[in-house]
Amino acid sequence: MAGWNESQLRKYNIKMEKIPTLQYDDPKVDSLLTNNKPVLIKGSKLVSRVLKWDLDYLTEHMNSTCCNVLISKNHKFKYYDQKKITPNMTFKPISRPSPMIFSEFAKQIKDWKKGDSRLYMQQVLNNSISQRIVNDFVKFNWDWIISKQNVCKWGSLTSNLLLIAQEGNVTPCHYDEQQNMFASIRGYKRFILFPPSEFECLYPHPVHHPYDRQSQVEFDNPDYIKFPKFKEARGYEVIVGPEDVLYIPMYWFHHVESLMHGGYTVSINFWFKAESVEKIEYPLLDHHKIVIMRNVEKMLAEALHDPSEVGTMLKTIVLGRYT
Ligand SMILES: CCC[C@@H](CC(=O)O)C(=O)C(=O)O
Ligand SMILES: [Zn+2]
Repeated sequence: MAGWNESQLRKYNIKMEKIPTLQYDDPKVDSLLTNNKPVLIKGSKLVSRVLKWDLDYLTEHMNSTCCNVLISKNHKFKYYDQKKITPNMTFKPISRPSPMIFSEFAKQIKDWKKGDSRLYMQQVLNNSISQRIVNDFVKFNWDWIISKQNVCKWGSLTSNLLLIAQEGNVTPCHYDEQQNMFASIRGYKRFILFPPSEFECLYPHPVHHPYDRQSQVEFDNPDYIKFPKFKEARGYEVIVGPEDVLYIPMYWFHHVESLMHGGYTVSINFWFKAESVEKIEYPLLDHHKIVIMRNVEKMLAEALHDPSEVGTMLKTIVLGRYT
């Protein structure tokens, strides 16, 4: 009996297939990982020794720690890069940072009522957190995750984010430039993943926009005039529950939601730099093409000294000549 049901999922008009679910010691796991294909991995015990990380336990041991908390007027927490907001830009993000001490966060979650702003804690785990949390952190199944890092020749582990979301919270569709092993500690999260080849159907913001890497499409109210190819997007869906580990390959788009009426969720991600020495081989892989497109946008903005002229020049290059 799964701990969730379909009524807890938000409804989208997207074609979706399933992501393979395998036991951690199945040899097919490594072949999917090394081919940048998503897989839900069961039984790894990656975070099994911190399943006690609930709001009460964390309040007791992170009490006065000031944590990175996002606050949103609705259920969406769309990440933006503060450094890309320029003075003459009118940028009104839906969610914004609202740092607070852990006990305040826990209290607001417990007292939350419909209509209140929503909160989402996204805190980098480092040694400034309490000693008890550090002691728990060392109990992750590091042997297993390091063996995966080695078999995939990933670069260094850059960070672990502790994610505590209210039921129903959504992280809208985006891609990251790092490999991600995503572990659930409490509750259920639904992931909709799209391979890098779906780039044309997901219309990410321009590289220089604060919403770089984030899809422009509102999944719950798509603008099919502006984004006609979204109708053709083909996704992959998976529900990640306690102790599951989902491999999210770098450059794969993902939409993530904490199931409605499922209580708050606690997750930890493990972001790794890409290949330590990725030599580009031909034919190019789909994610290489995203890297190339990003470099073209960056190089043009650099050469033009003005990101707002990049679109005009790209149109001049393409319209009537490559179309
Ligand atoms: C800030 C990271 C949020 C996470 C999605 C989620 O759990 O809401 C994600 O996108 C990732 O781990 O890459
Ligand atoms: Zn992400």
